[in-house]
Parts: sequence; C-alpha cells; structure tokens
Amino acid sequence: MSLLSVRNLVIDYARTRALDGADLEVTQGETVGLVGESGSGKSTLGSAAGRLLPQSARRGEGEVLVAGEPVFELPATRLRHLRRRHLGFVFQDPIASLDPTMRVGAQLGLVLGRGGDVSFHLGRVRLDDPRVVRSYPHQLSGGMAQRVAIAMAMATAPDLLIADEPTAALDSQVREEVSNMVFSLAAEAGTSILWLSHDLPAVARRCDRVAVMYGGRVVESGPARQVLGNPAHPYTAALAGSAPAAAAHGVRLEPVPGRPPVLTGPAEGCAFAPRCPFAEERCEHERPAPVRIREQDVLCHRAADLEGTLAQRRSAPEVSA
Ligand SMILES: Nc1ncnc2c1ncn2[C@@H]1O[C@H](COP(=O)(O)OP(=O)(O)OP(=O)(O)O)[C@@H](O)[C@H]1O
Ligand code: NI
Repeated sequence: MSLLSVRNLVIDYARTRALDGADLEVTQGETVGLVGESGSGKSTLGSAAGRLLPQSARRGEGEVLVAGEPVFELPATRLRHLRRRHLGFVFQDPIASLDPTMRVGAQLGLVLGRGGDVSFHLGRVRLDDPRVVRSYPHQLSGGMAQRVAIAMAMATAPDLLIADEPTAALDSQVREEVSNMVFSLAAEAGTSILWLSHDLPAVARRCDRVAVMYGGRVVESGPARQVLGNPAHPYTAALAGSAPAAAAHGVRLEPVPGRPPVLTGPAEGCAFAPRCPFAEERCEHERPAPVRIREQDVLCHRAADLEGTLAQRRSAPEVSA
C-alpha cells in the first residue's frame, strides 16, 4: 500500500519554483533515498509531506496523500493527528529541532505522553547516561542531540520517517553510527524511511529504492541498485558516475558541468536539457512525460534510445566530473 503519494506537486516560494510537478510514492516498510544536487527540491518535497513548508510557500498544483489522507486539504486537528501518529521528521540541525529551553527528558516525555518511558527510549538510541535526561540541548554534542531527535521522532513508531540529511552536519565516524541507528530502529518498528541525502553510495547501500530529483521533479525512480548502477536518465548517469570520488573527498555533489536551474515558473521542456550531452530539439520545448525503462520510471525524451548505453557512458569525458 502507498503510504506517501506525491502527485504532480508544484510549490513556489515567491518567484522561485521549488517543485515543478514532482511525483513520488513510498510504500509500507520500504526505504527510499531522495537524491539530487543542492536546490533540486529535496527538502521542499520532504517538508511538503507533513505540510511543514515555510509561510512563503504556495502550492500551485498537485496533491500529497499520507496514508490516503490529502495533507493539504485536512483541517488542523486531522493534520496534527497525521503528523503525530503517522509521520516522524529528523532534520540536518538537531539542536535547532529541539526546544532550547527544555531539558531533554522533559521534551521526550511530552512526545511520549503520560506513562511514557523516557529512559527506555533514550536507551534505544544508546543515551542511557542519566545526565543526558537532565541536559539542555546545547549541552549535548551534535551526534548526541541528533540521537535525541531520532528518539523523539521514532518514539511513536510512525509509519513514515522523513530524514532530511540528518547526518550531513556530523563527523564522519558519528555519521555511520547515527545512520545505522535510524535504519535499525525503523526496521524494528516497520517504519518506512524517506532519506534525503547527497551521499549516493550510502543510499545505494541502505535504501530499497531511490528517487532522483532535478529542477523540482523526480526524473528517475526505481530499485536503488538498478537506478544507480544502471541509470536510465542522463542526469542520474552523470550523478552516479562521479559519486564515489565526491563521497571519498567528503564534498557535496557537484558532478555535472554547468549549473542546476533556478526556475521561476514551469520548465518549458526538460530542465536538464542545457547540461545534457544527449539533448535534442524537443528536449528544450516539450516537458517529458514518464516512461518505463526496465524497473525505472524516467522523465526523459531519449530514455528509450539511450537504453543500455548510459551505464558505460559513466566514464565518458562529457558526463564525468
Ligand atoms: N524558504 C525559502 N524561501 C525561498 N526559496 C526557497 C526556500 N527554501 C528553498 N528555496 C528554494 O527552492 C529551491 C529548492 O530548495 P530545496 O531546499 O528544496 O532543495 P534541496 O534539494 O533540499 O537542496 P539542498 O541539497 O541544498 O538541501 C531552491 O531554489 C531554493 O533556493
Ligand atoms: Ni535540502
């Protein structure tokens, strides 16, 4: 069953078009990596799932269903219920997501409600030290604060956890530990994960499926190893081709020559066309409709012609970093 269903979602911030018709499905129990360069719309899509967008955001078209409920149409009480029962969020900056004026134990206690076992939930993220319960967020290291945030997000065993680069700000040793924690807690609870990330190798290792964003749309999605190992979209091929090198140097992905678009309205054609080595005339003027290539859903006019050629092209000079 589809737990999260995003259909043709259009989101604008004043003059910036952040989502330009994004589609995404997450089913029960699966882990989905959401990848793409900075500004491609990952955070906007993740936040839209809980209608947690900033005030300035406007939904133009499309819908978001969580457990079948239309998130943007719900009255406040049902929306609160949905967020509390079905969704969990963790963000990049754990300190900012915690209340600075409240001790950790008290915050977790609020989420758990009466009779909730605070030390049990802290124990699950290996923070059994009683001093943690009495600490204020700023007294914790980044890794500890993120574990508190994870304990809070997972305390209610949500159906879906949306994790927006929760390890990006952490040291590399802590990063692996925190990722392991999220994925094992979610597996135990049967929680699906939408994992927003720049770390392609980690997504390939951990996620069942991956969705690749470009210019506010999901341009390719499918089984993670298929999509990243045998891409059907030229953008995925470029991204996957340079990922290991980029990850090894600990830098954020900057894989494809040229700059990603900043849209101010609907893209006229394929947003990747100006950077695409395979673009034809129609790519500039016609918006690509989804096509199915093997196990992948792809937004590319040339996907069928290019089938089977992109995996080898990963080392070709025009698409590598
Ligand atoms: N609050 C905001 N106000 C105005 N524009 C915004 C706001 N948040 C995001 N944007 C713009 O919307 C587009 C999508 O941004 P978003 O943060 O969703 O991308 P992202 O893929 O999460 O990027 P990153 O990898 O850097 O986190 C970008 O052009 C960004 O500048
Ligand atoms: Ni983001």
